[in-house]
Amino acid sequence: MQNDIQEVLISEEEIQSKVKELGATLSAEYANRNPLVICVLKGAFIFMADLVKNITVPVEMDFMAVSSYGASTKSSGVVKIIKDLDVSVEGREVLIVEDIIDSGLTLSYLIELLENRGAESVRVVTLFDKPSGRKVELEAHYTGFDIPDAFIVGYGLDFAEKYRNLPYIGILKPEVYSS
Ligand SMILES: O=P(O)(O)OC[C@H]1O[C@H](OP(=O)(O)OP(=O)(O)O)[C@H](O)[C@@H]1O
Ligand code: HPA
Ligand SMILES: [Mg+2]
Repeated sequence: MQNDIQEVLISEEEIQSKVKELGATLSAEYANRNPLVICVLKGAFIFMADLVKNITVPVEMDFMAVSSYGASTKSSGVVKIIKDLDVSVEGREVLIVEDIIDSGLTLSYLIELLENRGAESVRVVTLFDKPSGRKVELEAHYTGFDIPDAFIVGYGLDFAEKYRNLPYIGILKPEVYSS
């Protein structure tokens, strides 16, 4: 375990088994629908890669980068688009792949944006959900794990760009982000 990690909250094995389960569910839901699967960078990059390997029906993929946390554990409230999609979502069945829903601000912004651009349907799969953090009402269609009110890192999730490469989900020692 890395020195800055206080506790492993969700193990690599638990994550991998949940991702397989979500892949099976989505393969059944999206059979014959040719969805556009959108990865919300950076946080969702590892989940996206593992998830699509477990989706057995044809899908198209695109990537969008948005950011609102920076080097803080609290959302700035401003969702900034760093990289937009390459393809049009008009008339498409869109599946957004997120690592975590916390305040809900990122996703509520993205869902409205994609609906305004003419997507036929917009659904969300998130690996982690922190309901205690919500500032806007929002629920994913498919969720991996509910997590407690703590800032988590690993499996794509960062604090100040660090820890994304941990294969498990950990809780940081408070002194790491309060110093
Ligand atoms: O529900 P919210 O409070 O909006 O939080 C969730 C979002 O915050 C994180 O992204 P971040 O802005 O840290 O960018 P990153 O993915 O590049 O780390 C995370 O990856 C989600 O996209
Ligand atoms: O708990 C979190 N960890 C990392 N990034 C985040 N973005 C929103 N919530 C979190
Ligand atoms: Mg982040």
